[in-house]
Amino acid sequence: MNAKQPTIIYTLTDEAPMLATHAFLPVVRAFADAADIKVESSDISVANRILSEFPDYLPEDKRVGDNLAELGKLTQLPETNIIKLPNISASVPQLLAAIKELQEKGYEIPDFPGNPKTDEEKEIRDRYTKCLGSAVNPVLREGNSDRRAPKAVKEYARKHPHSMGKWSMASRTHVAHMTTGDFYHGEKSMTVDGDREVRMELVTADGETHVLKPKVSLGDGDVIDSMFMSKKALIEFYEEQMQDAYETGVMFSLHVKATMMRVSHPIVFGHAVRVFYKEAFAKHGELFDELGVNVNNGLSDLYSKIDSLPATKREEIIDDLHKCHEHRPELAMVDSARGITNFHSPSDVIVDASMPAMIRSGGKMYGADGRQKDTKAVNPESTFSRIYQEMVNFCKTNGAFDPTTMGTVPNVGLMAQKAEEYGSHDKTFEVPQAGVANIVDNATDEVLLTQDVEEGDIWRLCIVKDAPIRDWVALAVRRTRESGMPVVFWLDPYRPHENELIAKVRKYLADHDTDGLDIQIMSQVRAIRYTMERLIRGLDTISATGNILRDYLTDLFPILELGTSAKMLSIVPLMAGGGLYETGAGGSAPKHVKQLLEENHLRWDSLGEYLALAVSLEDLGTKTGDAKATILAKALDSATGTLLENSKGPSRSTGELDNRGSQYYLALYWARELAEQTEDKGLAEHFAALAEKLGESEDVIVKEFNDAQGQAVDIGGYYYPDQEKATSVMRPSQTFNEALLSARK
Ligand SMILES: NC(=O)C1=CN([C@@H]2O[C@H](COP(=O)(O)OP(=O)(O)OC[C@H]3O[C@@H](n4cnc5c(N)ncnc54)[C@H](OP(=O)(O)O)[C@@H]3O)[C@@H](O)[C@H]2O)C=CC1
Ligand SMILES: O=C(O)CCC(=O)C(=O)O
Ligand SMILES: [Mg+2]
Repeated sequence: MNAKQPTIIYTLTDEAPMLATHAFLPVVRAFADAADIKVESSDISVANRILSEFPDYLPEDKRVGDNLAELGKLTQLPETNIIKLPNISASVPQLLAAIKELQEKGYEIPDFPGNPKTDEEKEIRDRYTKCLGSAVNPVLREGNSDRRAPKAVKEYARKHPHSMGKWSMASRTHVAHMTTGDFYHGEKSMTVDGDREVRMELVTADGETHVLKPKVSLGDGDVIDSMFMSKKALIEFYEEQMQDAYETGVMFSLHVKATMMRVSHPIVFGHAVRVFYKEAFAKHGELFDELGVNVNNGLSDLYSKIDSLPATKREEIIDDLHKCHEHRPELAMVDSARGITNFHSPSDVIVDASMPAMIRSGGKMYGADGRQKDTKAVNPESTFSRIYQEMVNFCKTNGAFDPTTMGTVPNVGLMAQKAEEYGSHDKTFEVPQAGVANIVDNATDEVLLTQDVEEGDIWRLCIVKDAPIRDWVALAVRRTRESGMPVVFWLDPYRPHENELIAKVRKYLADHDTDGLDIQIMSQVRAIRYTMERLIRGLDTISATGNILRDYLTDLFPILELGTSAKMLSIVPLMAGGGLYETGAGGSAPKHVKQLLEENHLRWDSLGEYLALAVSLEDLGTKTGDAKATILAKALDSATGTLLENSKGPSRSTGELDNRGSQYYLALYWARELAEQTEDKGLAEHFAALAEKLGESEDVIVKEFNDAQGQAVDIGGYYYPDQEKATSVMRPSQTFNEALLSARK
């Protein structure tokens, strides 16, 4: 990076956001250029990350750099300014599809070894594992999280409320979670005194010691927890819940986060599928093992593996699977038209988005007949799922939240340096044999934490470092001071980990002037009740939470308040001084890509990106003293407000304004704001010309955008599209393209 020229690094990711960026980057460049701001791009798509793992399999001209690692290094520099769009946190089925596409494009990367046996296969598997699940965010999020609905966005939602399903007191929807044997119940935690190096080991009944993780470095003041989920308890829980749902005639849905919790939750997911179809597994289990079936990757894995069997055998299995449905509850559907259930793939239903969507729809999900129905929402881990039960009860009593009057719930999330469960993937194990699972000091052999575990239990070590906790408390104090809203730390004294955190929060709060601030600490259940009671009175409350609730709450409240979390401002003030500006809280919206490919309409709303870019420019201006950057930021903020006021966001329907048309309006309003400002004459003149050009061609440009819609398009791939094809699809208005080009210096 050229230190002299202010630079923004723009990430290129996957699916809908990646497509939107194809259209938006030329806009950003046209504006940044005038202020001498450099805009670099960095491809961190899952396809790019896969290719960067296998340079030795590729000829020189097909190799790509490890952009993510480069960006990870940059997060440690104070001048760093990154715009981060949502990316795929790949499940195994997504990874397999991406590998297949790359191989078909002539990239001779190896197959993914589902059941690695040789050392070579294990090594390949290890490399692919780096591309699985939440692999990007933990690397870039070297700071805590600040997510909120900006004022203009909130006001827009109040004036133009999205639809909300009705809640009935008679709704049968409820949340089911484990009441024993899950991570919450057996957790042990401690704050480490002094720097230590520990290992994770399992001492089995026969006295053998198996070192599962030889070395984990800990610093003074870090909080560690050893926790496990009992396989036996989980299976009993599923059996009970499936029977209950069947007997009471309520639909069954499973809500996990197999993408972000990429080691533990696929296992939790897989057990549900095996319990549901237990007779079929009892009958064909051996064959399934031979075929390498792994339903941790969804029922789709089973179906694709039995494909190679002779037709009679295959039909027998399918018949046996169908028979299981006769005494099992109806399953919530992901796509009822195509018969795709909640068990099809672990990345189809992701708890942070799926629970709020259900609550927004009056507690309903789609059944096999395409109708919306009440559901038993199964969230096995009780640690955090109780908040959803509280909200379900609240809605049953008070009715649906009203977006026109409800308050807002911004979040300050503890996230930095792979905090808590988020960073536990390389310290999570499916216990191979019953025994004692110990965290042991390598220097002294002192056992710090110990757990009795059984075969199949999921055991993990989580760490939250001291410095991020201190930074989190400081961020919460800053946000409550800036916003005038009370802040509640959602910490449960009965959970050992959070009890340690409570002590630290109290300690670090004392470092700040908290005079006149309303700061409270409450367990999750009390905190959500308190927050919701305020919410329906139109009052705002900041939630300060750990990493998992950061994820859950920043979809939950925005989806109710704004209709989507895409309209959130999402900032990560990096601890080293730089800034990571994310877009909203939502994901990469695969179904939006489907609509684009079939009908050439992209309904993805880039609003979160506009908000992120404004803060990124503002930060650049503050840090470099570049007044032009500050002017660009202010103008963009106002332009975003105008975009909302004029309702120029993308429509969901083909033939109407979509993402691309909406970007045009943003550019028009942004240019107009710059033309009208009086702080920098040169900028004003420069953008007056663009504003005029864009303004006088409004009808032509909008027509060019709308005319392009309505038929299928080809972008030359899903995970690794052809750049030229994608650009041409995403930039169909020649008039707009030429206007932007003419604005470049
Ligand atoms: N920060 C990150 O990098 C994140 C990445 N992900 C990844 O995204 C993928 C899909 O995740 P999933 O949980 O299904 O959730 P998504 O948020 O992608 O999709 C859920 C729905 O939210 C709505 N939505 C989300 N963003 C926008 C937007 N900008 N404009 C308009 N509508 C939007 C859409 O609903 P509708 O059209 O019905 O309104 C969308 O279909 C996964 O691969 C996951 O790993 C997920 C979360 C965060
Ligand atoms: O990293 C991920 O997999 C998803 C992150 C996410 O959902 C969020 O940060 O809101
Ligand atoms: Mg999320």
